[in-house]
Amino acid sequence: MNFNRAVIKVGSALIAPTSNGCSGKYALAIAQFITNCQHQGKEIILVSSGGVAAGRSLIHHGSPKLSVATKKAMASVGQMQMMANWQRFFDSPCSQILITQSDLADRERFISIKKTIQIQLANGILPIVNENDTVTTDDLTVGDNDNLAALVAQVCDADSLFILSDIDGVFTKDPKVNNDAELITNIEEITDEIYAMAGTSRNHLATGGMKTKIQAAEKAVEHGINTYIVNGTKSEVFAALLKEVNPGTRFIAKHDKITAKKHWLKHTLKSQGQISLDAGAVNALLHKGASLLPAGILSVTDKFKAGDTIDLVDHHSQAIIAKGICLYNHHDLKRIMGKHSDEIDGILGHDLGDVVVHRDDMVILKNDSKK
Ligand SMILES: Nc1ncnc2c1ncn2[C@@H]1O[C@H](COP(=O)(O)OP(=O)(O)O)[C@@H](O)[C@H]1O
Ligand SMILES: N[C@@H](CCC(=O)OP(=O)(O)O)C(=O)O
Repeated sequence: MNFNRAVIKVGSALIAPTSNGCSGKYALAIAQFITNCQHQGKEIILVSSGGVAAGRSLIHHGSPKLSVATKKAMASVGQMQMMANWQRFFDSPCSQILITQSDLADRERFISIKKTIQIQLANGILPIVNENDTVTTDDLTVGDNDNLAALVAQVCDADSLFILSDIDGVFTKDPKVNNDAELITNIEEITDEIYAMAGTSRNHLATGGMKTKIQAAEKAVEHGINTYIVNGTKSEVFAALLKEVNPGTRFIAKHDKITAKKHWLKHTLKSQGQISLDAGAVNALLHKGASLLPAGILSVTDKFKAGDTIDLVDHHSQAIIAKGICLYNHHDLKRIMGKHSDEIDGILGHDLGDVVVHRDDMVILKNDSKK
């Protein structure tokens, strides 16, 4: 499994194996794996659970069954312990990113998160993401880090998602209570039968068990992201991953990443506005595979937000030549259209980057669609 940018999700049992405070028992080998990947030029984003488990001993609680409010209080204090636990295994800096699934559903926040992670990766920083449990309004069992990791993999255009747990992969039934359970090494289609095999967790500080991992895999493979569920308690698993050997369960991506994203752009997202382009920009997009810069924009119609999908129109023929995700809102775009990218900061007082629509976020429609 050749990968260049991966999201690695680490479950609570690996951070706090005794369910009470953080430990380096498994985190050390995981950190070494991440460092090895980085040395090979691979980019890694870590999604780490463990806040609740790490903070458990610091919040007074009665019965083993914890209320949601108590879990949130534990998550918030445990987050500090969990981050400190990770940082001690890395010479390079780690960043803390606390988000909710609803943040990722909001286009402007989506773009903001994407940019933050992009810049951090370019600076050799390891982004460490966890759900912002304090502000979630759903039960903690709803906001789970498996599904969050699949969304994070989409935000940062990862090609692979590794879900590290305390189990070798997906079994035909829960192996912790069924001796005859068998490991499934490859899953090409996520069917109802696969979901029926996936049970819940026996760890009361974890969320979702195998079911949320299958949900995450389903989301990821649809977006062209190869997904693996592997055992993070075994150091030989990391050696296998580096040798491109599957040590657990592999879910094969449906299409390659770019095709999946462009399919999604073309067929799923509704355009919220239009931008008219000069001949130079049209040529660059159609024949050079370029991203759209502000200099080639002649006019901006309609109101749209940063992160909305827009049509790109050839001013001369009035044909819609492409569709893409616009990184600026209509108001800012009107102010920078026709300008050189160097002027953006001076005009807006902030700079979201040179590019208005990145080529990876654009699908060319081959002049087949009239305005
Ligand atoms: N079909 C299955 N295959 C593997 N594990 C399963 C299955 N059904 C239920 N499980 C349980 O899911 C657990 C992993 O989920 P969970 O405890 O939520 O992990 P994490 O904290 O890593 O997210 C395993 O320890 C296992 O008991
Ligand atoms: N945000 C929670 C994560 C809950 C969760 O998804 O746990 P897990 O099933 O172990 O990945 C925490 O930090 O404890």
